[in-house]
Amino acid sequence: MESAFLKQINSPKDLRKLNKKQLSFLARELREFIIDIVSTKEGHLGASLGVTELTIALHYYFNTPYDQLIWDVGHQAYGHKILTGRRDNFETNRRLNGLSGFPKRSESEYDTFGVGHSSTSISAALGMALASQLKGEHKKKHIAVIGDASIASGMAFEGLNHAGVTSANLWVILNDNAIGIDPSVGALKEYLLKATVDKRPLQANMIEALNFHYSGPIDGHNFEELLGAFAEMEKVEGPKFLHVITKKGKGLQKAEEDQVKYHAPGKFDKRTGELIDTLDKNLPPKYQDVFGLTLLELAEKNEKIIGITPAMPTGSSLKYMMQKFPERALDVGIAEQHAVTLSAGMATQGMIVYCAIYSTFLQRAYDQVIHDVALQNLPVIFCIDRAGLVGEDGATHHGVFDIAYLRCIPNIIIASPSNASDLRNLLYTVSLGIENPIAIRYPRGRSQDKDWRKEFKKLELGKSKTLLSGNKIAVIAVGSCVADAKKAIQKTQDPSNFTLTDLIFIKPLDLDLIKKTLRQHQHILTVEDGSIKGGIGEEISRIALEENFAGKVESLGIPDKFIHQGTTEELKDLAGISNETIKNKLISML
Ligand SMILES: Cc1ncc(C[n+]2csc(CCOP(=O)(O)OP(=O)(O)O)c2C)c(N)n1
Ligand SMILES: CC(=O)[C@@H](O)[C@H](O)COP(=O)(O)O
Ligand SMILES: [Mg+2]
Repeated sequence: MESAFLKQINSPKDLRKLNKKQLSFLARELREFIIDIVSTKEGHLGASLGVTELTIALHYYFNTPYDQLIWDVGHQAYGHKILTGRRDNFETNRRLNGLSGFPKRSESEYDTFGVGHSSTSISAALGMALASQLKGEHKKKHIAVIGDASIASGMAFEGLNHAGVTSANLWVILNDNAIGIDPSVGALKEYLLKATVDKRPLQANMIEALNFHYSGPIDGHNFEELLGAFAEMEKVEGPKFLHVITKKGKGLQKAEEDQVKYHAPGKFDKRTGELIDTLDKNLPPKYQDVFGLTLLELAEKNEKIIGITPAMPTGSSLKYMMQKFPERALDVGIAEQHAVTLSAGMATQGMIVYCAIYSTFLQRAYDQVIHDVALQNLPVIFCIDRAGLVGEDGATHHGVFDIAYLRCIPNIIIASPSNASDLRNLLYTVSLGIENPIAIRYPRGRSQDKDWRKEFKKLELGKSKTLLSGNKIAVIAVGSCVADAKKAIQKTQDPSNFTLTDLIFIKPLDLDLIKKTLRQHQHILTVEDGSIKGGIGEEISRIALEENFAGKVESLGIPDKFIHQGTTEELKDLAGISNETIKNKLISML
């Protein structure tokens, strides 16, 4: 690829040597570079293509890294990484020991704040701006770049509300492309659209009502407009807000046309944009589809069933129910706290609510789970997707804390099915009516269970299953670890040494089975895809102590440190929960 300008840029200092006319050439090269690498190495595409001009303009105008640039979520920061000294190793993006897919403070002085979860940028930038004031650094600028879906989240509003009564040198740049991963939702989206189309709401500008100086909307692909707006805003003191309109996927026709798919498209042909679908059509189903398709089936038979997702209709597969029953399947935007309490409210009225949230994003609604759901013992069904290690998204996205953070909450039942059929049957069982809230957690990716769409079977809540019976060591595993533990046992010389229990229920535990297992074995190994601290290993060790178990209880799980990015297989190996590491552990225990 010809890259006359990009190859000269090792930091924004080099960028600032270009004249304004050259910026458009650089934008073309930067887009091509991103497309070239993401087409084979995969990752988030559309968002970075959409902010190419904005990224160049920001680093051109502002004195980064002295001025603090904070990207919200950070999935749009590929151009930023490439222009700030990471061009030559950008092909390691999202790989083991490579660059993170999100800004990360330990990676570069230009990454002023670690991100991955949305809607934090305004609070972080305001914190920096207030600290700068206290230090007397009044000229230092703090720029939060936030998307239209992310700004609709409660946390972003908390930041705006506070900023409006300060004189902080805070710049909020709204990158409005009218889409999140899926189309943006809500009244704010409608307001922004009106502001873009006919400027009607500007007489009662809600941003100005929050004491911000408002500029825009401007064309975010036009350097003249961007640089001109920055210069104008410079003249105003205190918090300021620039409304920028961009197109997600800009520069790759297919990505512009199907913005949902090209948010993170997997491999594609860099010239045509055509997706390279290497997947065998006979593969077993993704867990998210087992959830989404089963829920649709259940909702067809029961009008009380409701589905709720905070901004992840495609990722959670709630989209199937949304297409058929739009009035009963709701995308509430990036609003995990609201999604949980909304579910609680509906449950008080006798609705059967399936609240589908990724494990990592449910962290944001922890108080709502405790205070609004569990304390009132409302029978909300949490469908917790992406539980365990998620791979290339890395530390911000692994779902490895849910077992620990849910286990300590009274009233809640926690299930972690190890295959598609059990997930399906659990979803069915809880639709028949439950007395408590329940969390059903399942991993990213595919089950190994092709034959899952069978007649529904009611499961007994709290009952575990023995999958293999042996006489020396009992392996008690949960969720995705069950398949790995089985493989590990099969790889040993004499598999008849080992019992394998699929816990299914983390809370309540199947105490009868666990006590029997303790009586019948020399040693126990627990395996979980969650944090070892606060995990089931600790609980089973406690029970073993109570039962005066004479043998050893050993535990495998995510160690007490953050696990970064890599393939899920690589990360399982690092964490000690791959089938190979489990096998080695079993051999050492014999
Ligand atoms: C708290 C939280 N919930 C959900 C997500 C998943 N997520 C990542 S990007 C995204 C959409 C962001 O849309 P927007 O802010 O408009 O940025 P764009 O992708 O359009 O640039 C969502 C929902 C997240 N990262 N954090
Ligand atoms: C940036 C972000 O938070 C999402 O795009 C996330 O990467 C989606 O993860 P899945 O690919 O597992 O749906
Ligand atoms: Mg957007």
